[in-house]
Amino acid sequence: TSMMRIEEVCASIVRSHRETSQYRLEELQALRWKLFSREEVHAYQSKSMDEMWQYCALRLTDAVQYVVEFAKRIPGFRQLCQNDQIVLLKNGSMEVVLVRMSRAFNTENNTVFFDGKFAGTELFKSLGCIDLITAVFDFAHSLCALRLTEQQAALFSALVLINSDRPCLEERGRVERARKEVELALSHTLHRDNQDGLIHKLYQKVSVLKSLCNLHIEKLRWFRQQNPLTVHSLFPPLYKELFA
Ligand SMILES: CCS(=O)(=O)c1ccc(CC(=O)Nc2nc(-c3ccccc3)c(C(=O)c3ccccc3CC(C)C)s2)cc1
Repeated sequence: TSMMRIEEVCASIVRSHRETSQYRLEELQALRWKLFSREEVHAYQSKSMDEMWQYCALRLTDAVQYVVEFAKRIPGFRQLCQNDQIVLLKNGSMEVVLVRMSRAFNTENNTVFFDGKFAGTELFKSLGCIDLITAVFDFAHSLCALRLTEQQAALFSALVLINSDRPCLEERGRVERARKEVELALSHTLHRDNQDGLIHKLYQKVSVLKSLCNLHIEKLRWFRQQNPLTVHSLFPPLYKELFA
C-alpha cells in the first residue's frame, strides 16, 4: 500500500465521518452545560419501563442510521459484497455508535447528550438496567480520557466496523485487506500526531466494546421477555433486525 493510497483512505474515512456525524463536535460542546431540570429528570423517571425503552430504541436507531450512512461512504466497505456489508453492520454498528457517542459525554458532570439536553445516569432509571447504563458511561469516560481528535475517532470507528473476525463473512480475505488499509491509515495518523502509544490503548477498547454490546443484547432479551408486544409492534424495524 503506497503512502498515496494511505492518505486517500484517511481522507475518505474522515470525510465520511464528518458528513454523517449526526451532531458536530462543536454543537455538542455548545450544549454541554444545558442540563435537564429536576422536574424534567423526574418526568423521565416516571415513564414506564416500556415507554422509556421505546424512546431509547428510537434514539439509538437514529444514531445507527447515521453509522450505516458512514459505512456506505467508506470505499473499502462499499466494495464488499452485500452479505458482508450486512454482517459487518449487524455486528459493528452498535460499537461504532458507542465510539461516536463518547463525544456526547460531559465527563466533568458525568452527563450524556439525550433528547436535546445533557442527562446523568439517574435519568435512565426506569429502563431497569442500571448496570448497562453505568457500563456505557464508564466506557465513554475511558474513551474520552484518550482525547481522540475527530480524525482519530473517524479512523477508529472504521477499524471497529471493518472487522474480518465477524462470523459468517463470505469474502473474509477482502475484509482483511480493507481492514489492513484502515489499520495503516490509523497508525499513520497517530504517528503523524506523535501519539503512537494510542494504538494499543485503542485495541484494548475493542474488547470492552464487544462486552458492552453483548450486555446491551442481554438486556434487550430481558426486556423483551417482559414486554414482547412492545418490542414486536413498537420498536423500530432496524433496531429489531440488528439487535433482536
Ligand atoms: C452518536 C452520534 S452523536 O452525534 O454523538 C449523538 C447524537 C444524538 C444523541 C442523542 C441520543 O440519542 N442519546 C442517547 N443516549 C443514550 C444513552 C442511554 C443510556 C446511557 C448512555 C447513553 C441512548 C440509548 O438509547 C443507549 C445508548 C447506548 C447504550 C444503551 C442505550 C439505551 C438502551 C436501552 C437502548 S440514545 C447523542 C449523541
